[in-house]
Amino acid sequence: MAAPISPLYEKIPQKNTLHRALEFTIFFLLLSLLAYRLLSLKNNGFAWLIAFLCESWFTFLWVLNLSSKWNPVSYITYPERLLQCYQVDELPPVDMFVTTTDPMLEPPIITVNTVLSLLALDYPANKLSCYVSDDGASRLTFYSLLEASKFAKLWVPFCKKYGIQTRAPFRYFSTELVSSNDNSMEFLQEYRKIKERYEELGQKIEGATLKSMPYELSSAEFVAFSNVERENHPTIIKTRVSGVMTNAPFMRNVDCDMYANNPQIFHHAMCLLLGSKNEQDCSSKWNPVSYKTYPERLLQCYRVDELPPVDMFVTAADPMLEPPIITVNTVLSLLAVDYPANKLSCYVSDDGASPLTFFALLEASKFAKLWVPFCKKYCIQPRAPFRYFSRELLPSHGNSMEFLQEYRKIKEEYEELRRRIEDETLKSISNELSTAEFVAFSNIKRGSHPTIIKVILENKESRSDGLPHLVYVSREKHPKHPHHYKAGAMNVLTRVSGAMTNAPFMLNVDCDMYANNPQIFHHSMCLLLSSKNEQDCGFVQTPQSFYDGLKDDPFGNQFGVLYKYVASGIAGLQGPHYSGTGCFHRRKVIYGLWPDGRMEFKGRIGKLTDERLEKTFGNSKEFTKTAARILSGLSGVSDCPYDLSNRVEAAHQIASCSYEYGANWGTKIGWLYGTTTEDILTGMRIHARGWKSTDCRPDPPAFLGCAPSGGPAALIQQKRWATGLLEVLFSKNSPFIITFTAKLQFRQCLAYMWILSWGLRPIPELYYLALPAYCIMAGSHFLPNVQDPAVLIPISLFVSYNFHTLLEYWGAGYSIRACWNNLRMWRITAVTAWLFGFLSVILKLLGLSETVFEVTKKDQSTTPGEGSDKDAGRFTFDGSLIFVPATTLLLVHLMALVTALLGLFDHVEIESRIGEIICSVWVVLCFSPFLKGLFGKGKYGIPKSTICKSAALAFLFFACTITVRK
Ligand SMILES: O=c1ccn([C@@H]2O[C@H](COP(=O)(O)OP(=O)(O)O[C@H]3O[C@H](CO)[C@@H](O)[C@H](O)[C@H]3O)[C@@H](O)[C@H]2O)c(=O)[nH]1
Ligand SMILES: [Mn+2]
Repeated sequence: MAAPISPLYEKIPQKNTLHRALEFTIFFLLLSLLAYRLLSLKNNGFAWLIAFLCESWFTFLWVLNLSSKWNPVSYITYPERLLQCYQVDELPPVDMFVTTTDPMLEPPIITVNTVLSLLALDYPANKLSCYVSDDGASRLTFYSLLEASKFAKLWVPFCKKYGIQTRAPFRYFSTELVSSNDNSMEFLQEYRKIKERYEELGQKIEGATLKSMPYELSSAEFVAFSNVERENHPTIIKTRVSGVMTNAPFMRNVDCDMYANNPQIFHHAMCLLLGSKNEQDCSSKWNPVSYKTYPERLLQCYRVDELPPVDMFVTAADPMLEPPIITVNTVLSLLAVDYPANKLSCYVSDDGASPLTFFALLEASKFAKLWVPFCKKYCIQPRAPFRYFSRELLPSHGNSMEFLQEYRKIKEEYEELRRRIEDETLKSISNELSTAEFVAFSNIKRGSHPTIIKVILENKESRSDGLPHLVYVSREKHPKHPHHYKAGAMNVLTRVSGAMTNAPFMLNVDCDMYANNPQIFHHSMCLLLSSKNEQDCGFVQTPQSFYDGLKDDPFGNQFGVLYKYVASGIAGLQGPHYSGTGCFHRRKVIYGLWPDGRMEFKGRIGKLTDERLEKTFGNSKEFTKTAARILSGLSGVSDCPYDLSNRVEAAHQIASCSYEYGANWGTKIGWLYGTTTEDILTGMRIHARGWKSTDCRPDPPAFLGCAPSGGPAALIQQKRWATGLLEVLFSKNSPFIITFTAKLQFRQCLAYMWILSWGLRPIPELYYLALPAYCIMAGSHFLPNVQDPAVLIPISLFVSYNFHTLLEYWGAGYSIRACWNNLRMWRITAVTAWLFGFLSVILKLLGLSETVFEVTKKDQSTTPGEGSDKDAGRFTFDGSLIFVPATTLLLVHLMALVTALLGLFDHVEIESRIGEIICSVWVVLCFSPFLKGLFGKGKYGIPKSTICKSAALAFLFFACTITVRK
């Protein structure tokens, strides 16, 4: 058998026929709606035009979205190559099934032709068996087959000898014989003879059909058929030709009227069945795919000491929004993964320069000495202590006395660690600050301080069962120098780790994303090491999943459906987007290398010289030396063992805030600047260099993070995303420009467009959501009248769209309720967070303000079910302006509904705007969290000031529409 592409993973295409059909339907409905609107634009008002514009935009988005999900496969088969791989007698046997029922409706001559075409196929005859099932139990059919089998003895050799194309005789003889030089005398003679015999066969069968009782019935062959009724008779099995029953591994079934038209069809089919691994490779780019990795095989291919080193990066920014205990848990889970400890180094970047974070890490490193051996000894899962200890200990036979003792001791130690960190958080100035370790932190300000680098753990003897290196890095900050938020932190980590350990692979996670699957390094190495071509795997991205997801996803923050459909669709194109966390990078890719081994300078690509090295990577000799090693395929800082602490000094220099001036950091290499979603931009530039990426979804999930719950935190996060995405869209790195100038594939470009356009969505969404209320109050309309048959278009669109969405959620294992919650949250997010994101980009483009990376607050709920469960899914509010547009929208709709119900200044009968009223009710339902918020108390209520502002805006809107009305 053909060898698989790679023994370590498989790429599995997926198929969703129903989804595709629905998506197509929705697309056509959208088009017809647009066409209808366009044709009747003249007779309708302003609202009609707005609706048309919004719907055009939605249609555009739909196409973008489809293009990433919809990946039809086309297979190319090479039958001629089949026989290069297999000898004729190695080809597998095939059983062919023909079904027929009623000799009156399905004349036997048709069945006979189908059977003859199958018998005559270009495939070794000893590998084929043809079974005809006759549900009519008709002697006529049997008689015809009997006669056909005699004819077949002439027909089959004739077909094979002359390479006849159409092997169903009735088709072959119905076309004129084209004169060609192959038509030798011999051929013509045979042709005429066989044509005659075929006509004879036809006459015989016809004769038998006309006679009600064929004379043969008396002969021995037909005894079984005497006195049978169609619906009541014993089994009849008659074997012709070979006389053995077969049990072939492949089966082919055809209806009695489907003759085999392509005699090579079996070879084509075998190409797919037998050779799928090698031949489909090129076309499977067009599939939505998932990767299956086999970590257990990794160690069959590599010795443990051959596994490549990995540098792990954790970024933390603010000890108030990101409680240090969360960072500590992430770090502990990384230190404890199943991977040789001497191959791992963990670098924590602290943008808060907080002694508290450092203190927490210091304490954690002591605890790690107990925790890591414990995890490895008992195969603990998950390896973030706060998650592990928050669950009940399940009784199992692994729970020996020894284990239970250790468990209790370690649980106590963890509690102690947590208490110490908490105490320290409460105290404003810690006693420890005076000790030598903390001198660096005394008298520093967050935004202005020198570099602090501390080696917390060092695996000096390089023991694979020890602990990985752990290094604390707080880069230099100065108000005069922009620090570029997370992207800046990542670049400093890249350089510091380059100077200290220089592993060829790097993992980056946010401070709240702990490693949930201890085998994740093995999984990702399966992909990184074994792809035939490095270019196919520039980075490995794991989905961003979250712990403690609430039932039915009330805040729509789990993104499960997005990952299941869109992300695996994109995985079948050029590969998943880089999503900022849970990603394994190749260091050389981050260093700006192209797949062909060259680098980019001033828009040109070429080889790297020493002088170029400095211009690209900055003027630290120590660092450029290590960078050169990476680019030439080596890793490590030198060939001989080294002392980590010795390299701290070099690291200090390259973590300074002026280091990047005059080098290419953030523009061509490393994490790119200029956007608050550095992840999308960085990943896109990697794809634009022609690298592909792969998607890795082991079970259990690789990393789990903390999703902000509904309310201010989630909206700030979404606002930042919308801002960042628009910044990319409007920059010189816009995917449209990149597709033309670089190697970004066209459909990958569409996939990027889809996500980048999130930030543009608030505008059409806001208009469309306001439209029903406007129509009701202004006495206008945006939907066809109920009597107009055209109303069916929007109705079927609504039904099919919602059904499609439901189907997707159902397919991803979510409930109907979760589906509704998500639909609702997308509406809410669009007119709150994304709207503000949009505005902040407008302000930036006008030069009025800069965009900032606002860190998301991480909830510290360590025990699920904390607080009353009733409130767990409730939306929370604060005094921020971000809530004003949604509240206004809600108030406007409430006003509209009241005017409609009271029939205030209304002379139109209600039927003519029933559509608008239904839409308005739908909008109110979507904004029900805000409706509850109007009456809620404390953080669950919308503040009075916000309500007042919104009410003022709503009245303004009302007044405007009334003017239009007059
Ligand atoms: O100046 C900064 C700001 C943030 N961070 C870190 O960046 C990470 C992500 O920040 P968070 O507030 O958690 O943002 P999220 O919205 O959860 O992050 C998502 O979106 C970001 C882009 O907007 C990506 O960078 C993240 O990887 C991705 O998880 C955290 O570890 C922060 O500590 C810094 O190191 N320095
Ligand atoms: Mn986060």
